[in-house]
Amino acid sequence: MSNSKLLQIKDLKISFPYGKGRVQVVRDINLEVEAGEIVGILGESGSGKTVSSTAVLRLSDGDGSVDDGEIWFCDMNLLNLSEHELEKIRGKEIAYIFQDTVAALNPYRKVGKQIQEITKVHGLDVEKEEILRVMKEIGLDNADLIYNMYPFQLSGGQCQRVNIAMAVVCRPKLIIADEPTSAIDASLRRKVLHLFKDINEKYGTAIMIITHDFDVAKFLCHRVVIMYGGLVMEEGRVQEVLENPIHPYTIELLKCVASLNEGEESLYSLEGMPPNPYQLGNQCPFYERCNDRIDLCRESIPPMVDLQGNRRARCVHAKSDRV
Ligand SMILES: Nc1ncnc2c1ncn2[C@@H]1O[C@H](COP(=O)(O)OP(=O)(O)OP(=O)(O)O)[C@@H](O)[C@H]1O
Repeated sequence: MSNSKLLQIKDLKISFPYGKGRVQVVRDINLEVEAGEIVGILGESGSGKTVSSTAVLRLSDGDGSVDDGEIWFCDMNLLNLSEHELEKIRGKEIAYIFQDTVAALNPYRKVGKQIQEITKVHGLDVEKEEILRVMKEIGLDNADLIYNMYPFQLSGGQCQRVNIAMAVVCRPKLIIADEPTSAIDASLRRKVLHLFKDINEKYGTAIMIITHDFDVAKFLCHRVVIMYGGLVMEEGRVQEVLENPIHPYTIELLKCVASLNEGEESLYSLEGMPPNPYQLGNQCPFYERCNDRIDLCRESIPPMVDLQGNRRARCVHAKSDRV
């Protein structure tokens, strides 16, 4: 693995129990995050964004299990680490910010103590003064007061910032954030996005952010990965994907965004529903909804095509001369 690749997920397959067997909901994920890079993972509900990203730190709930693949962080395959070895990585080298930031906090512990405990777990035992400095830095005004408060005494936005403080306090190399702006109002949303940008620029922290929102990706990310039906469908630098989408799924998603942003009276929407992960066949998962489908798309899952400019797309129409 090259040094610039901080995280490299290779051929990842994850399944859940279904009836008497198991069904693969993450079917072949390959993605990389370079040191200092911000990568956005986009796609409709159920495409496998959360299941793939929680697998990095083995945080998946339920009976999900990795069937195959590798998850490299620096020079370690995280899938080969024992639980004890992984504990040293969680929070210290890679921090995870959960979608439900209130539930992620211990309701019975003061928030300042919760931030401090993370540093203790990793043998850093940061002084209270430093915790207060981090809290102020990420925009928790009245940090002295908030330090001694319980989660239920805080607003959703404040809980969000406490989670971000917990994520940055050990200065991890990578933060994985699962829809960090979905539960907060629009005014706070912009502040939180600026915060991530500042953390990335100031400390060189790489960020993998899961989002449904192309505007978030446009503002924050260097690169985007578009997922559908447990597969990566398209990947590239954010500007290039937004300006010249290649996969019919990305093209349709961007039409929906444009229609919303331009305030059209009758909003453009993607016909049909995302595929049921329990009924995915051996064909392109986007086949039923695709305007460009041909018989070939039904014969097998299209392979990922490497395109010019470090772009990739999983479509039978994707040819390097289209870029
Ligand atoms: N605990 C579980 N038990 C069984 N199936 C699960 C479980 N968690 C996830 N799945 C299945 O895995 C698929 C992928 O889920 P995942 O949460 O990764 O999607 P997502 O792209 O993150 O969606 P969202 O944007 O709604 O969070 C889901 O469609 C679901 O069917």
